Amino acid sequence: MEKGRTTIEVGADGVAVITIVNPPVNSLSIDVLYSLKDNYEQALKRNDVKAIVVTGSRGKFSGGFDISAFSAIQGGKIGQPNADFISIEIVTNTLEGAKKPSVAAIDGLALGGGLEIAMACHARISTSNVQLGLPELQLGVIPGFGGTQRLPRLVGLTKALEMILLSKSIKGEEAHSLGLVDAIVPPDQLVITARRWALDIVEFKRPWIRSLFKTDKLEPLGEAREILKFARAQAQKQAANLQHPLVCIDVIEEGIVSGPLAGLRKEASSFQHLLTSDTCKSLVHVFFAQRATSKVPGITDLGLTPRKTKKVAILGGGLMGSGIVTALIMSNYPVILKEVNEDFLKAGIDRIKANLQSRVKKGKMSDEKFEKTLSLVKGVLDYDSFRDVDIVIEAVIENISLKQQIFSDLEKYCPPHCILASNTSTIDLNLIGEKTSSQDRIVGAHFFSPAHVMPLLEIVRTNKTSPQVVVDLLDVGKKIRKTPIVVGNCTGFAVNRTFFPYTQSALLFVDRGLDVYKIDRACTKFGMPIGPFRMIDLVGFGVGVATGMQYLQSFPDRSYKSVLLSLMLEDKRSGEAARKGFYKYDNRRKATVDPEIKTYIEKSRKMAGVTVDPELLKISDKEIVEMVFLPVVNEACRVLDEGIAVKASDLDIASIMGMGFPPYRGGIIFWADTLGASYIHKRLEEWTKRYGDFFKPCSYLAERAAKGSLLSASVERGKARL
Ligand SMILES: C[C@H](O)CC(=O)SCCNC(=O)CCNC(=O)[C@H](O)C(C)(C)COP(=O)(O)OP(=O)(O)OC[C@H]1O[C@@H](n2cnc3c(N)ncnc32)[C@H](O)[C@@H]1OP(=O)(O)O
Repeated sequence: MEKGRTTIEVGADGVAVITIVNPPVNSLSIDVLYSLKDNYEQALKRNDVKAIVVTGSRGKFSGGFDISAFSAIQGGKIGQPNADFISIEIVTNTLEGAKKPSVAAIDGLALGGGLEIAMACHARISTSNVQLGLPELQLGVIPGFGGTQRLPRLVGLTKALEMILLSKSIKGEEAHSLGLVDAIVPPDQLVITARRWALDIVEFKRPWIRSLFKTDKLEPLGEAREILKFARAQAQKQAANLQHPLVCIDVIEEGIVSGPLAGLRKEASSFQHLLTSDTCKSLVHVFFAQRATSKVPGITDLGLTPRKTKKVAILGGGLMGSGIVTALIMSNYPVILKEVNEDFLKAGIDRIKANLQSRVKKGKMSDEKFEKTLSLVKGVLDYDSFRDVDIVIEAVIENISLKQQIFSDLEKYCPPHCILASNTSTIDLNLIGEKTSSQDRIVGAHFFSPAHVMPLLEIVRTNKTSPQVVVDLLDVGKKIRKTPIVVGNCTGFAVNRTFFPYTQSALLFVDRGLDVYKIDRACTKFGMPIGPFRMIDLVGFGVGVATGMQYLQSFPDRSYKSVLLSLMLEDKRSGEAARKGFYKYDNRRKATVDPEIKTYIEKSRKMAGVTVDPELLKISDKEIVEMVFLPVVNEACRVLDEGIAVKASDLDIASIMGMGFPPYRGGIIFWADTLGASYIHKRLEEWTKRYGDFFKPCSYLAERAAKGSLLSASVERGKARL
């Protein structure tokens, strides 16, 4: 079946308008690209055509090459596209090299291949609200239709590197000031202006520019080499495990040193090569997994429309509560913040102010917007103004009886349609709502700290929560720019529960003789932003001990009873806030190793009644990573088996957005599948024999290991809890 096309319409003015039609974002499938070529050839042949305008249907130029074709190529379902042919034959020879001029009329977005086609045109007209960029590196590839050559020639090397290496898109005004677009016009003037512009080129009233051969914006060779050298160092510093940013810099350099045609050839072959790399496979998986989180079987397929949320109330202005308020007001929701006394209320509002001020300082918010945003919060000490709220999110301390009291109060003071949400990170929602008769509107809205920055929102539904409530929260989540995952109810829900073995396993191996700092280093080398011990320092030992107790109660068979944290806590080594935990911290919170922790470790080891395992002193970083992450995979399998998470890809996204798991490894389950269920099972069995039941593989893992099937393959529905 044909996947997208282009249309051609020739006007009385002699301009052929070629329109890309492939909803929803007019992506460039192979069919679209060939149809573009055909229509171009037709326009070039026809005597009634003097010039060409290229545009996209329904207000979008193009979202770039069809990413679903990436997966199809990687899965061997379709052959590799001939990048050389598309980039050189179609984009360069047919479009840019044409004997008739082309103008791109850009509205909405021109990303990746979309912008590359626009750059091959001889001028570009856009609206002010467009999004222009080359985000290919986010997918593990490089621009493949000439972007590495044309963008530096249009905007200069420094800006082009920033846009490509950081996948940063720009808006119309900036693009205009950089010279990437030639004029900005209102949407209703777009095609008309582009037509006129194209005819002006024919009539020599405007220049006929081939971007590929422009040189005026390029820095002189010596300077260009210095800029590229700096870019290489930065790319390596930012993600030492990634090759494709370096390949991209090499390709850009080739064009500058050996000329744009050599650059195009190197670009095409590198693109083709990277397309089947593990990094690209992982990142393409993440792209689709992220979009799949809001498709929840049995909820979003019921045809429900989200109800309008006009007002939200937050209970508790602590770190989490103030972060949630910040996230909501930044997306223009009016919010009531309730606290128990004036002092706490002031502290909460001050935190919100500080959150917003940090945006002002970074130039991301104007002073005027700051005032306007802050005015959306109203601080209160009672429930009087809760009569017309649509959603309440409770964010008080993790105390069951306090939360139960709050939920009974909420039932009295809020309107009957109001959603009653809790931001608890561990407590069973059925317990929280036990003293109410509103179970159908009780739901978890679990944000991650800092709530106004972290992109993940875990929406927890019990077996009584109504689908409408989930649909409403999904809508609010999207509006405040979070990626929501909908999960079932249990201790720790999906994200914290999946990851509790991460620190537990690290603590177990420290008792057995592995070095704290070696574990952290192995994890950061693997791609985690911080290792488990640095993470405990950041979260604070108090929270670490309390949540450890909860897991011990809920999952006694597989919780490791380390006393190390309690021992250190007794000596007020409570983490980064106290400037002393597993690391020492200076005034600027820079962490350094601390040999003093040895004493606590020896004591902990003694109390655990275990001895140092000499084998552990010789192991590689790769093995360390497996030792801390395979127990996480094991728990993730239980979470899937019990239906707490609906699909494996949700856990991939949760691990990336909630825990900092490297996206270029595709997420926890995707990564596990690259190792294979049977290998994971074998390793866990070995460690069970050596170190105990903490590592015991669950039945889900055992079954898949025996069958040789993927851990990500879907669970039989009968078993799932959701
Ligand atoms: C050779 C070339 O150099 C290589 C390339 O061009 S690689 C591609 C480069 N382009 C990109 O990376 C852009 C990727 N897309 C995006 O960033 C965003 O989707 C967007 C900004 C275009 C739109 O965002 P938004 O409005 O929030 O909608 P979003 O939900 O993301 O996407 C809408 C739908 O379009 C699909 N889509 C978006 N871009 C796509 C693409 N390039 N190919 C195929 N499908 C795409 C999404 O999967 C989604 O499908 P669904 O509704 O079935 O889930």
